[in-house]
Amino acid sequence: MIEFDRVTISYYGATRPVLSTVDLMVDEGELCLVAGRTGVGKSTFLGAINGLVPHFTGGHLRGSVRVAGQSTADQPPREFAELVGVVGQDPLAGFVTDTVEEELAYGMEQLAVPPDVMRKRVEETLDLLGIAELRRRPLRTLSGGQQQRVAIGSVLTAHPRVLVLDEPTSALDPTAAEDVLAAITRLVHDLGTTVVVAEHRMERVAQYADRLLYLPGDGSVRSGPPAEVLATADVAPPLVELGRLAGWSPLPLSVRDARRLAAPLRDRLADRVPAAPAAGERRTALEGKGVVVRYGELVAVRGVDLTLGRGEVVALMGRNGSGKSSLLWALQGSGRRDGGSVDVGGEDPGKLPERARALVGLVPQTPGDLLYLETVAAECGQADVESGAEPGTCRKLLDRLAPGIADDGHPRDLSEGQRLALVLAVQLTAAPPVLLLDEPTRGLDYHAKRHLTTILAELAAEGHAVVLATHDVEFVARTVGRVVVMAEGEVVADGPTAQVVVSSPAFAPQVAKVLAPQEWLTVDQVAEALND
Ligand SMILES: Nc1ncnc2c1ncn2[C@@H]1O[C@H](COP(=O)(O)OP(=O)(O)OP(=O)(O)O)[C@@H](O)[C@H]1O
Ligand SMILES: Nc1ncnc2c1ncn2[C@@H]1O[C@H](COP(=O)(O)OP(=O)(O)OP(=O)(O)O)[C@@H](O)[C@H]1O
Repeated sequence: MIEFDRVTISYYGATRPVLSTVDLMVDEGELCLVAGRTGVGKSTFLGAINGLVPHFTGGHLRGSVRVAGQSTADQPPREFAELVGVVGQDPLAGFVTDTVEEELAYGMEQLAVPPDVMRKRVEETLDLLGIAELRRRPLRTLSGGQQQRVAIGSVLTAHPRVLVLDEPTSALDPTAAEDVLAAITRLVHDLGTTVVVAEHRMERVAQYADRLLYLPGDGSVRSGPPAEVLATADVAPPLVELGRLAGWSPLPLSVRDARRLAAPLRDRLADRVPAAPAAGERRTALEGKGVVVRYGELVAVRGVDLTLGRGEVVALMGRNGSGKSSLLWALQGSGRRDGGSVDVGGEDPGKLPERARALVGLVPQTPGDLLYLETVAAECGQADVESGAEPGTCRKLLDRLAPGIADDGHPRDLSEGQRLALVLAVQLTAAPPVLLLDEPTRGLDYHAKRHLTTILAELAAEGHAVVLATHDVEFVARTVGRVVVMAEGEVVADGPTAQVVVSSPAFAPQVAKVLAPQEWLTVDQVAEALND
C-alpha cells in the first residue's frame, strides 16, 4: 500500500539527511507504529507519505514514495486527500472550518459524499469520540484534548484507505486514548485501513501494532515485529523495560501478557516495599481559594481550593475538558478568574499583570506561542539576560532535554518535541517561585522525560513549587509526589501519588497494573528493590 523506494530527505542547511536511502513496504491493513527519539524524523517520515514533505515543508526528496501505486511527486498533497487522511501534531493548525460539526463534515464534502451518508457518519463519529455535546461549539473554544478528538474524527469520517497520525493521543486522557485506538483498530480489521502512527507514549500503542518502524537516528528505518525491534531500541515503554529487567522473553507488549509472566517477580518483591518520598514540613508557595472560571454559561472551574508547598511537584490530572488548563491560567494570573483569590508570597498575580510572570511561570499547551526570535541561540541568550542567569544556562538546560539542536536554527523549523524542550528550557531558566506546565511531555522521548524529571526535582529541592497538568501517567508515576484529580471543574482527589493512581484504572501506570496488588509504580523502583 505504501512503498518507499530509496528515499532520502534533507532539509536545507542541515548537515545530514533526516532519512537516507530508505526502502520500505507497508501492506494494506497493517497498523504500523513509528518510534524514535525526539527530532529523529518521525514527522518527516509521515509527511512524506502524502507529499506534505517536501511540498509544504521545504527540503529535498530523492527516490520515490508511492501510495496505492501513485507517486507523491506527481500530485500535490490535496490530491491525496481521498486516499490518505492525516492528523498532524497541532490540531488547531489543521482546522479549516469554525465549528465541530462543520469540521467533521468538511472532508466528506470535499469528496462529494452523499448528504445522508454524511449525516450518519457525523453522528457516529460524535458518539465514537464522546464529543456529541460539543457539536455546535466553535473549535477555538475547545480544550486541547477536545480539539484533538475533533481532528481525529474529521479524518475518520472520510474513511481514507491510509490513515497517518502524528502523536494522535498526546492531548487525550487515558480513557479517550484507549477509545480512539480501539476505533482505529476497528477500521484496520473491518475496512482494511492501513494505519501509520507516530507516538512517543509507546505504552499506549505498542500492543495494537502489527509492525514497528523504528528510527534509530542515523537516517535508517528499522522495521519488524514490535517485540523484536524493541529488544534493542533505545526507546521502549515501561513494560518492555520491566521485561528486560526481569529477563522475560518474548518481551510483553500488553499488561495482560506481562501479568502472565509476572508471578515469580511478584514473589521476589513480596517482602519489599517501594521507597516512599519523604514529605517534610513545607512552607506555602501558592494558595488558591475558591477559584472560579466561567465561559458564559459554562463553569469550567468551580470554586477550587489548592495549596502548593515549596519543594512540591504536583500533577493535575483529569478527563479532557475537566478544567485543568483553565485552572492553571487562573492561578498564573493572566487567564480568566471569575471568583476566588490567589496568593503567592503575599501578592495576587491576577492583580499584578506586570509582576505575574515573575511570580508564576506557565508553559502553555501550544508552547510555540512563546517563541518570537529568529534563532535558537537568540531565544536562549534572551532567556539568560531576562532571568539574570549565567550566560549559557538556558542552552545547557536545552541540551539536557533535547541534545544536538543547532544554535542558528529557526525555532519554527524545530520538531514538536524540540520546540517544547526550548520553551521548557526558557521557563526553567527564569525559574519563578511557582512553575505551571501544561502537558509538558508532548513530543518528548523517554530520555528527555527522564531529564525533565531530574530537572524538576532539582527545582523542587531549591524550594520551587511545580504543577504539571498532564495525561502522561508514566511520567506522573516517576516525577511527582502528589496527584490532584479534577472532574467537571472540581477537585475530586488529592493525595500522595501511589494512593491516588494505583487503584485507578485510568491513571495507574503499567508497572502498577502488572504488579498489583503490590504498589510499585516504576521500573526504577523495582530495579532498586531487586538490587538491595
Ligand atoms: N521545515 C524544516 N526545515 C528545517 N529543518 C527541519 C524542518 N522540519 C524539521 N526539521 C528538522 O528535521 C529533524 C526531524 O524533524 P521531525 O519533525 O521529522 O522529527 P520528529 O521525530 O517528528 O520529532 P518529534 O519527536 O519532536 O515530533 C529535526 O532535527 C528538525 O529540527
Ligand atoms: N474560551 C472558551 N470558551 C468556551 N468554553 C471554553 C473556553 N475555553 C475552555 N472552554 C471549556 O471549558 C472546559 C474546560 O477546559 P480546559 O481547557 O480547562 O480543560 P482541560 O482539563 O485542560 O482539558 P484537556 O485535558 O483537554 O486539555 C471545557 O469544556 C472547554 O471546552
